[in-house]
Amino acid sequence: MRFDREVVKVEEAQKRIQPYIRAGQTETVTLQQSFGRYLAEDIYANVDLPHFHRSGMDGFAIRSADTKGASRENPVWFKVIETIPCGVVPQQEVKPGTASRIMTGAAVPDGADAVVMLEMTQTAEKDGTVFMSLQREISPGQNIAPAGSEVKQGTLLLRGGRKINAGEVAVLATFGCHTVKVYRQPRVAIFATGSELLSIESPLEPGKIRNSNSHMLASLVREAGGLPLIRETLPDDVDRARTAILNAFDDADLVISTGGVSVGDYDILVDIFEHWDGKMLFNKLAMRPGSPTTVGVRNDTFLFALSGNPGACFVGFELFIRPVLQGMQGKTTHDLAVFTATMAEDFPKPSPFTRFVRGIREVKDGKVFVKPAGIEKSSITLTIKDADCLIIVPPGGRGVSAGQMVKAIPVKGRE
Ligand SMILES: Nc1nc2c(c(=O)[nH]1)N[C@H]1C(S)=C(S)[C@@H](COP(=O)(O)OP(=O)(O)OC[C@H]3O[C@@H](n4cnc5c(N)ncnc54)[C@H](O)[C@@H]3O)O[C@H]1N2
Ligand code: MOO
Ligand SMILES: [Mg+2]
Repeated sequence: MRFDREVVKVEEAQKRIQPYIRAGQTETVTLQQSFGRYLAEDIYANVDLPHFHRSGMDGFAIRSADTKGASRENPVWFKVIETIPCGVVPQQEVKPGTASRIMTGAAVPDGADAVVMLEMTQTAEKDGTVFMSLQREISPGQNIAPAGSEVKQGTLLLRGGRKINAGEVAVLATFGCHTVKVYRQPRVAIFATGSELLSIESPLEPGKIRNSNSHMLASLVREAGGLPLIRETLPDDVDRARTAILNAFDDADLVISTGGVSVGDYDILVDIFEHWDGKMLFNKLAMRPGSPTTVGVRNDTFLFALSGNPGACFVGFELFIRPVLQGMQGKTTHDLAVFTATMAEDFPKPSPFTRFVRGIREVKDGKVFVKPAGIEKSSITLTIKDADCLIIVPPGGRGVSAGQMVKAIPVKGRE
């Protein structure tokens, strides 16, 4: 039973997961709290942007027609009738032969159809009146952003399901969205399994290791917009683990376990799945690392049983859990963003299964290159911190040689 698992391709595994992804509930938060969350409403421009004709320069608002024929030899003179700082409504209409002093960002007065930069002008004062002269023709519209030129009222600005980063916050603030409807953060219970695991506070003991996976997973969950709930570390005791994991379904929106999914005598997740009262989607993948990754659904809630090997645990999260967490927060496309790059180094490691190699992306002379982040082994932790992509090495053959084109999946934000 333990040994004859159906081997499923990664794409097939993703296909089996997708029907169970559901957008969660929503809540309203302040704009500041919305950063990093996923928008749960479509946002439309509730006004033109800018909502008045806006000057793009410090200078003078004029009628461009007045500058016809202006030259060094034949300057035109304007009577300055008003000074318009930002934030005020101009009081005077600019009539032929007049100009208003205006600041960057101020409202252009009626009558004016151009703003001329201060540096292009000369001023003179006579009997308490200021005059301004220009020595060139100015075309209509210069240095004016007409109302609605950036975006018209009623335009769709942001679609629901979009992650709110700094740019989205700027848009929301611009349109006065001081509260924002966002998806509730999925609550993700995280269990580490293995009698060898020590808490991070504990001194090392012979044969034991610290539980790094729970903390890595919690960080990945947070990065993907979820709320991590690090649960107890479970010893290799099936009954205890089953009770703890099943109890987590009561208050978590998604459950992750790490370790105990292979064919070892103490690989207890396998026992749990043998008596699983939900649906088991797959328990063996045609991929490395993480081939024994097992995923089930129970009461509409996922249990992602990731491998205990840190590299496999990381890859399992990126390929399967991150898209699900995004989908639970309204993202409607679940495909991973794949890019093409040139391999910068040989990777002479053949594999019967597709391999997702922790990699580093570099741009040289405008070309994208990728290279392995270090020794590619499922048990290795240190390369996770350096990986900004997963290089997809196809199965069979002899690995990949330098210069060959490969596909890769970006991981770890946009830094
Ligand atoms: N005879 C076979 N042995 C193995 C096979 C196989 O097909 N036949 N598959 C190998 C592959 S591939 C993988 S991947 C691992 C999967 O192991 P498990 O998911 O069962 O994980 P464990 O056995 O519990 O632990 C593996 C490894 O990872 C360490 N670990 C576990 N939890 C943590 C944690 N929270 N933080 C840090 N490190 C952790 C654990 O101590 C082990 O060293 O199985 C292969 N074996
Ligand atoms: O499927 Mo494993 O993660 O290669 O050692
Ligand atoms: Mg094992």
